[in-house]
Amino acid sequence: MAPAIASETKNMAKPVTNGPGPATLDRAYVTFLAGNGDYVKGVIGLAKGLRKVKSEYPLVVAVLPDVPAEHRHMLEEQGCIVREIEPVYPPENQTQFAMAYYVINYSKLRIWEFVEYKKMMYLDGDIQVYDNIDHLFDLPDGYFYAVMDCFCEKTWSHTPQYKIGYCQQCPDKVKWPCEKLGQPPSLYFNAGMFVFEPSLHTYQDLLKTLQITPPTPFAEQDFLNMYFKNIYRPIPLVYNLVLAMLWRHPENVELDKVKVVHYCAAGSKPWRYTGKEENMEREDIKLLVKKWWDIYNNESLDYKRPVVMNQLNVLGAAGAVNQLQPLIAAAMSQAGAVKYVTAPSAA
Ligand SMILES: O=c1ccn([C@@H]2O[C@H](COP(=O)(O)OP(=O)(O)O[C@H]3O[C@H](CO)[C@H](O)[C@H](O)[C@H]3O)[C@@H](O)[C@H]2O)c(=O)[nH]1
Ligand SMILES: O[C@H]1[C@H](O)[C@@H](O)[C@H](O)[C@@H](O)[C@H]1O
Ligand SMILES: [Mn+2]
Repeated sequence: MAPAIASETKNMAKPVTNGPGPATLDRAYVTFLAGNGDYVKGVIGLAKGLRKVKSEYPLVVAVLPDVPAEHRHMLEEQGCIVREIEPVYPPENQTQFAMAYYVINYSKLRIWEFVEYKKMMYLDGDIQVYDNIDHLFDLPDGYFYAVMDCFCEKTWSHTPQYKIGYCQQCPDKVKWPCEKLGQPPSLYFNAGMFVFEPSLHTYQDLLKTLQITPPTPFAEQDFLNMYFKNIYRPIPLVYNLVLAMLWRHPENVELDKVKVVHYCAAGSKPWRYTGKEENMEREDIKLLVKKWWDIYNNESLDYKRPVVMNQLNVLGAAGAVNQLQPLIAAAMSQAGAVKYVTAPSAA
């Protein structure tokens, strides 16, 4: 069955909002963390943001082996489920990635292996969620959902789109020159946020296909766009506001309706923000950076163990109970079924 199409936004899959239902164990958010740098702050911010909007599902963090134990511990303390993955490398060639570090992002392909979940929502570590988006898990199966990208920033300067001034966000402004270049390019998504179904078959095929696909400037984002071209369904940009939209296509953005902000523009990562780079002095950017910090610094959003854990402690006749705690806690936080209350100090 094809997903419903919203009449006001042609070509877009319309999310069904059924209201809060019982959380299921087979859904989760997933993000990706590499290295010992400061992206861990982004992931902690994201975990707290998901808690603030009362998301029903846990956050799995796929970590590369180079993420230090201390950072993994910080993530677990924030209620995340940490899963180590092996790096994935593309076949060698001379590609200039748009950003040199994009090469590690091919490792994201490992998340298709997380088949204990039927459906997952991937979010970059530089994303923040300002409204509940759990309803995206209810979109019909069998498709790949993500938000359309914008081609107007300098990172796109290697492409014909950029050179012509064509952007899929306003395809009528500068029309694609079909006579000269043939059909316009397929719709292209930003891979910082997407809804997908883990599958071992897809996982193996992704890795196999990667080995015969030369790397390109946007690394796994280009690859995923190519691989999922036929089942890609765009969703409204409120689910992944690529910041450049604010100055490139302001007519498409209603900032107060935006649910997910992607701090991907150069200089916009809140934990590195100085305000010096181009466009970073804008009032809307300053406000969005402040909103991110408000969540990151809000201690009331820190993870608290479910109250049952403390009751077990009180009952705690034996160390056996204590040994069981991490297992029960993991199951509980996966189920998302337990309300979080402040833990009284140890009984
Ligand atoms: O040192 C790093 C660098 C990146 N990351 C992780 O990798 C993600 C992707 O990196 P960026 O967010 O910096 O990349 P952009 O948003 O600029 O890039 C976009 O293009 C990339 C092409 O590789 C990816 O597709 C990415 O998901 C998409 O949003 C980060 O969010 C973070 O989760 C780290 O953990 N550590
Ligand atoms: O993946 C990239 C990245 O996020 C860039 O910062 C942005 O300019 C691009 O539009 C996007 O495709
Ligand atoms: Mn990003």
